[in-house]
Amino acid sequence: MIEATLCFPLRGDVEGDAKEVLLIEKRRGLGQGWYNGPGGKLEADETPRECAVRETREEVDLAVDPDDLERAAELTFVLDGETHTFCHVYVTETFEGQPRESPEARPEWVAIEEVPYDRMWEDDRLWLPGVLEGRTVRGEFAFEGGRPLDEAEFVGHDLEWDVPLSEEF
Ligand SMILES: CNc1ncnc2c1ncn2[C@@H]1O[C@H](COP(=O)(O)OP(=O)(O)OP(=O)(O)O)[C@@H](O)[C@H]1O
Repeated sequence: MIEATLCFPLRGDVEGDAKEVLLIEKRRGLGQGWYNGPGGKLEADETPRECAVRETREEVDLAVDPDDLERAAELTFVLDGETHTFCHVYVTETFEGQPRESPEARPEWVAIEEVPYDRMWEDDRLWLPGVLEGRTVRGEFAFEGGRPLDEAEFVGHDLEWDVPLSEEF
């Protein structure tokens, strides 16, 4: 099983500014060509928070503080009945620097009403809108049809909203 993270930096929402989220257009690997948040797989001896900080730095050159990351979701992606990936999702309203393009990702600030769900993983439209409104969610998403996951068919899901997420991460 893969353990992975996603980190969604947020800005705006003051004095009438639209609230925006930093998305990336993924340029290679799983989900290539689709929008997502910065994130990726945990490396050895790394905590999920450390992973989210490292991936956000590597992919878009934004500095986020591990202590400022707010836990937003725990997502389990099941492929053909077996857990493929467990993903820790964080949001943060504090960060330093300007997002910069990298070989892995092209960053883009997007108003939360304009998130391009038609260009994202199919499950994102089910959980990301609530997360961007500040809710927490635990979700399980089932895919079928063999690897790679981004070519499998999305067949079902189960969501629990406003749950306390595990304190460990
Ligand atoms: C199935 N529905 C899904 N919905 C939303 N997000 C999903 C996802 N499935 C995987 N993800 C995320 O996608 C990233 C993969 O990225 P990542 O591990 O970097 O993959 P990639 O193949 O590029 O790996 P390397 O660059 O070789 O490490 C990682 O954040 C992971 O949480």
